[in-house]
Amino acid sequence: FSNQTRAESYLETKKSGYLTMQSYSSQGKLVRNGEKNKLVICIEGNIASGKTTCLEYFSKTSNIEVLTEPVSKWRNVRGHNPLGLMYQDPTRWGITLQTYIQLTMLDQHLSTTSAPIRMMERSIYGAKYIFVENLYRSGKMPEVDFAVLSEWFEWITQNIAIPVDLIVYLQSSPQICHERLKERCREEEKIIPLEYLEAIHQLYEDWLIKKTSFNIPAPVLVISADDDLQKMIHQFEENREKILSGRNV
Ligand SMILES: Nc1ncnc2c1ncn2[C@@H]1O[C@H](COP(=O)(O)OP(=O)(O)O)[C@@H](O)[C@H]1O
Ligand SMILES: Nc1ccn([C@H]2C[C@H](O)[C@@H](COP(=O)(O)O)O2)c(=O)n1
Repeated sequence: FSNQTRAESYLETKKSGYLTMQSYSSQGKLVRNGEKNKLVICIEGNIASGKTTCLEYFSKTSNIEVLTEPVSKWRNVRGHNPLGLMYQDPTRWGITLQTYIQLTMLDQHLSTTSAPIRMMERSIYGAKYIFVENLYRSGKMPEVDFAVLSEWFEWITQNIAIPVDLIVYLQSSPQICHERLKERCREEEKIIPLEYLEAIHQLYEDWLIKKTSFNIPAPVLVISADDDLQKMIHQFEENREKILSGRNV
């Protein structure tokens, strides 16, 4: 057997109905069943930049399936709250939260949809390139934890096709995010200082604007997100065509 034939026959026997090896994946990666021609748009941005609000707005459009980040899972996995634990003690619990986030984001990327357009809040890429990177660079994630998470990430992205057609970057100032975060009043986030949002902002800018840090899996459409809700809706409408066609031109 060649590698591909062996994998095909194994998966055929397993009949997972979830992932299959198919010839159209030129790199021989595992691909989602029946999702080949569907558009995937990921909304990226700082904490409280307005991603969920944006997704809620577009969820009213027919033919779009919206997937918000599964924050409720991150706050309650079998009675544990890894999000809260991470904010209390990032060095101890950063790896726990980020391992679980990586799993839940992968699950979202691979879930099947009936709609032709899927709009997701962040991505497995943003989770790694922004949040894991921030924990590591700020000295709050031990090298061994970062190495193990990186090995997992590289295995996943090298062996499973995780297509993204367009990244919409909600570019916001950290100060505005901090104000919105305080208004939202999520219990675990009450201790987040402005400096944390500034660090996340810088990583996003390096990744999606300066394009100097990591691979960008799709073209980027930048939307300025500091405006009030009325103006944001206007911007969403102005960019509707581009967003829903998965192109930034
Ligand atoms: N353009 C806006 N102007 C003022 N408040 C906003 C705006 N967009 C969102 N908010 C509010 O800010 C908070 C964070 O928004 P949210 O959409 O949950 O952000 P994210 O999903 O990026 O964390 C929420 O309380 C939301 O109602
Ligand atoms: N990889 C990630 C993703 C998110 N978080 C944290 C940041 C927030 O406290 C919360 C939800 O994010 P939001 O949707 O409000 O931007 O989860 C993280 O620590 N790591």
